[in-house]
Amino acid sequence: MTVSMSWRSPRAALAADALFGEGPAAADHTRLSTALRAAADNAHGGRAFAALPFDREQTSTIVTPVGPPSPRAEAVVARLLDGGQSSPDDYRDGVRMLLDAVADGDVAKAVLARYRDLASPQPCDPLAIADRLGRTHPSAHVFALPVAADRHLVGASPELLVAKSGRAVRSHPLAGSARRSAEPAVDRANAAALRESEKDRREHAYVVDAICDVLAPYCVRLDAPEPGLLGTDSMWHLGTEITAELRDPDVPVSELVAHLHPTPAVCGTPRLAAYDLISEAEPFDRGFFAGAVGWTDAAGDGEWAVSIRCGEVAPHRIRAYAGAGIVAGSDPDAELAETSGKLSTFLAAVTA
Ligand SMILES: C=C(O[C@H]1C=CC=C(C(=O)O)[C@@H]1O)C(=O)O
Repeated sequence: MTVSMSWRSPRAALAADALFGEGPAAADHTRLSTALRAAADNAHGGRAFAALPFDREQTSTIVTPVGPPSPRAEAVVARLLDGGQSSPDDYRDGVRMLLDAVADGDVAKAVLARYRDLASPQPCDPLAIADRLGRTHPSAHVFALPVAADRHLVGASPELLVAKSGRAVRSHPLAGSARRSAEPAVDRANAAALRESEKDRREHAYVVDAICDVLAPYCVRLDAPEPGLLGTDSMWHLGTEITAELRDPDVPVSELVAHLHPTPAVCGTPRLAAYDLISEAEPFDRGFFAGAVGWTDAAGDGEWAVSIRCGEVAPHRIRAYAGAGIVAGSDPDAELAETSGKLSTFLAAVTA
């Protein structure tokens, strides 16, 4: 069955008709890399795309472009469903539960997510939603990838999980957030406060440390400078531009992805304890949200983003997701407000 897909990022842009199918899970990185390389060999444009779910043990979706895109309909304006969201009270309770786990020493950080549902009377076109996201987020990784026969994962992720070209590797983890403001002085003050926030720097450092721990054994050089700021339409984030040089240029990018995912930007520290707590605290399955999306070519090079600022789009239903990192010092109301700011990136593109 052929479906449509699109990808637009700093290194690649493609809209295409594609074949898609189930692929190996991230936990099975050797089979995942083999499957992606085989798909890239046959792909129109030489790149195979994939979406990995949040759960490392769940199967991935491999998307193989086969030709130029078929003509498409326009996106329609969707509307929020009343009550179609994980409840804000449950979210605050979940934050309190995770704060107890932090206080007990079970985890240092865990990321709690929630969702909002939308309905559309007309069938939604995932690629048109991605086009809209691309217009307002020129430097994001903008994707519309099929994850089931009638469902696409669509989003504009600001977070580079890992990119590889020959020996050169880059990662740009984000964690630690503040809301943007339309008032320039307030916007600048929010950014400055974020840069100085001990709690946010700590929340950020868990992600950088986890990424460096995974990459270090592969590398002859690894640089992680002080965090800077990255601004999206609605949020400021702390971000670290990690660069590294591989010992062996033949290590496929998918192997790095498979070991990095899920980072503490979407899961927590330590990973397994955080994963178990998230399963208890979140009353829904994340599916492909907080997973990884990206592409690989036949040489094993590629570019992968963390699947955030996104939603799953079915013809008449959309579910948008967002999460926030919980560490000692997190406040339930502030974390809930942060997820609203993050949700607005995707919601603006489907409701405007
Ligand atoms: C989990 C999300 O964001 C991550 C990326 C940037 C900042 C984050 C934070 O400050 O909590 C999250 O770790 C999301 O957007 O759903």
